[in-house]
Amino acid sequence: MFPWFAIGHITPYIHLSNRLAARGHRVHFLLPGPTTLAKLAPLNRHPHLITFHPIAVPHVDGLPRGAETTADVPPHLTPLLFAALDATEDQFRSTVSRVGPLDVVLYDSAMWVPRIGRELGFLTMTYGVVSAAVGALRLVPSARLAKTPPGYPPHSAVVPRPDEIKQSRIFAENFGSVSLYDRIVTSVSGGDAMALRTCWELEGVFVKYMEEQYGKRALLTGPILPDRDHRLGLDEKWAAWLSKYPRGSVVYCAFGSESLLQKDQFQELLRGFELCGRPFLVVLKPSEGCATMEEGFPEGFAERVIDGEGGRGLVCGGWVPQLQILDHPSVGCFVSHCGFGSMWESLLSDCQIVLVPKQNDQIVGTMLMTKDLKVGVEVEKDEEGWVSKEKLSEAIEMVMDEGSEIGRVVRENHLKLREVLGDGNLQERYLDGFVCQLYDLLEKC
Ligand SMILES: O=c1ccn([C@@H]2O[C@H](COP(=O)(O)OP(=O)(O)O[C@H]3O[C@H](CO)[C@@H](O)[C@H](O)[C@H]3O)[C@@H](O)[C@H]2O)c(=O)[nH]1
Repeated sequence: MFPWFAIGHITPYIHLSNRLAARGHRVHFLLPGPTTLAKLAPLNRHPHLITFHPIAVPHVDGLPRGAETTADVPPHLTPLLFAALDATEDQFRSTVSRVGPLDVVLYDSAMWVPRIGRELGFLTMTYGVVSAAVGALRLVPSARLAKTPPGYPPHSAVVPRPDEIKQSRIFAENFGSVSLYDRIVTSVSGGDAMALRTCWELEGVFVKYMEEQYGKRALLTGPILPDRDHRLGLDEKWAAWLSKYPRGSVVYCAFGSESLLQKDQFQELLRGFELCGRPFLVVLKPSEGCATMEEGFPEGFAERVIDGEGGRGLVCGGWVPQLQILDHPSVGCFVSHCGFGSMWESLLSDCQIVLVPKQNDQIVGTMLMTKDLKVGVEVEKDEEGWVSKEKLSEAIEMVMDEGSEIGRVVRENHLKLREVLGDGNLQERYLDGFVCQLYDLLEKC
């Protein structure tokens, strides 16, 4: 396993490794170290079968010292992290040579992996951990800016829209030595097949389209979340605070591992949670230019809703156990950025879903969730992308208010989909199929 240096990528690769190890397969996992490795090591449920190999992220001019993942750098420095990834080719080669022989390597952004696979004799395939919808719309060989590519699924409402088009320009930017688009298309094209973290029930039309476009078989792993039994317990401090509130009443908000908000937007969102009048737990990074969360708070905010009103608000700047929080019975609404991991976690939770996407794949995921699947609502933004406190509070009320028709519809649709996706056997069936298809490919080589 050799995922891109981003927590939102490494984590699902670890969950997939755990599932494979549970079936007796041996996994070698290359990830940035020492800090990221130390942070994520507890997720390894089968240390006797899964070996973590630290990759020293080489220093590239302009990259902060010690930066290992996208969580350590502001978004404008991400291209330098790709340059650092490309400079790990020798470390990759020596590690895979040392531990070999290998059957198959899963990777996502290191476009030179297939070349090494052919030299050393292992199969390679990208393991895509963002939605097949964004792959189909933006990352197929015939993709066109501002338009749907030829032959794109005709009945989907996941189509280019102004903010999506604006954000999709990122694919044309240089990330390391090549554009992000070329990097991804080259990576996928070079592999013997492509693996995707999705399922036919959710994204079948997009997967089929990607297979046609790449002329390659797609091996689906299903959602790949940790088993409920395997999730670590929720710390007493979170459990005690959440348990103060009635069932389904708390609004939980988190925007993943990368999102960094400007101070005025950060303050406006906090005002929005204050305005909606419900208990809330917000997990964000300190806003841009602020050393602490408190430094970015609106005037009098802490006194009013953290210390006052019985401590109705909790705002946290660190890492929280999101899956366990979503599982807590008091949590009734998930305000998310629609990162692909969070998207799955919201779909498999009991929560009402409110989306505030920013990056391209998050906007595409939001269209899939709100327009095709109709399981949640999106917070309306103005033309500059600004989210006002009123719009945030309105969206929360739209799904949380008992008399809301939209709230009823999205709850029903979500429930139906969760029955399919949450079926205890679905994940196992996908894993069985995935492993069978791997054996099949290996036999043919
Ligand atoms: O305090 C926190 C914050 C996050 N998480 C977990 O971290 C993961 C975050 O993943 P995701 O929701 O995908 O968000 P990002 O970290 O923002 O992910 C990046 O990578 C994703 C691909 O996986 C893309 O879809 C996103 O746009 C990109 O920002 C999820 O499993 C969360 O449960 C926690 O456990 N605690």
